[in-house]
Amino acid sequence: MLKLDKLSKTYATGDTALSQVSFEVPAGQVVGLIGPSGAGKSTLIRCINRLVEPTEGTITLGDTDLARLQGRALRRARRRIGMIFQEYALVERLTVMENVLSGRLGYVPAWRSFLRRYSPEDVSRALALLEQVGLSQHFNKRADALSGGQRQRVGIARALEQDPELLLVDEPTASLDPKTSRQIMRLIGTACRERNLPAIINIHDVMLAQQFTDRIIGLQAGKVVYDGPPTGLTDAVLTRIYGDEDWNQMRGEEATDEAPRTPEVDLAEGI
Ligand SMILES: Nc1ncnc2c1ncn2[C@@H]1O[C@H](COP(=O)(O)OP(=O)(O)OP(=O)(O)O)[C@@H](O)[C@H]1O
Repeated sequence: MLKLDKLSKTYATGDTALSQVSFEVPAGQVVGLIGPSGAGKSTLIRCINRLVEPTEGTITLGDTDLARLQGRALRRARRRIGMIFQEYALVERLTVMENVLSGRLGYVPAWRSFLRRYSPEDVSRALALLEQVGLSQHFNKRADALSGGQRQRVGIARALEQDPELLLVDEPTASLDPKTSRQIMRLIGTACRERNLPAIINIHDVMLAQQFTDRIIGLQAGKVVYDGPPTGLTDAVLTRIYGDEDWNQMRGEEATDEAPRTPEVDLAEGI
């Protein structure tokens, strides 16, 4: 279980990105984190994996307060957190299998990781994960030969290879077309439920969040303004999260946008 208690972050610039955020994510629950640009979603994810230093509050994973850890203890705690990224963060010139196995790097001694030697257990776990994400026959392909959806499947397998206690997922579908996005969200949800793994997914697509998560947390200007079931996202709640103008604009786009989204389109739309 993950528990945030009064988590706050004010950057050196004086921007308060998170203000007294508290919630718990029980084992196996998949949470969709939504909110407008600048609401603090990335800051929240980055505080949990400590890429950003929280200003105040606690972040408890199991019995450990992640917010207080330094040095080796922090590195050890990070092994317990699987990350899935929008741009996949694969090593392009390595094979699918090697990318998945790199999820074990935090566990193997330095000399073995340098030689990229993994135990037979690590290898059989990786093979099973590749089977689960539907990439067994591509295990020996280089990452740069894969499609976006296949890359994200490798990203998922790599995070699971770590055998994490928590999954943090940052915009997993932002570079994918709608059909692949649904497949990826379904895969993440199934993997979490099977392993009783809690997950937080930072996702800008409200419809996908509604369809594939167990619970929605809505952030607005660094504060939790909605925490409840996906079915509770009424127009009034969405207006509270996004503001009137943005929500109506987003709804219009959802109704008409049949074309696959590309990063360029997202960029142009400022999403
Ligand atoms: N490194 C930083 N230094 C100063 N301010 C920052 C930094 N990173 C984020 N902020 C500010 O913190 C607030 C929250 O930003 P954050 O990136 O967490 O929002 P977000 O909800 O993830 O937005 P988006 O959906 O656009 O990625 C914003 O006001 C932003 O300008």
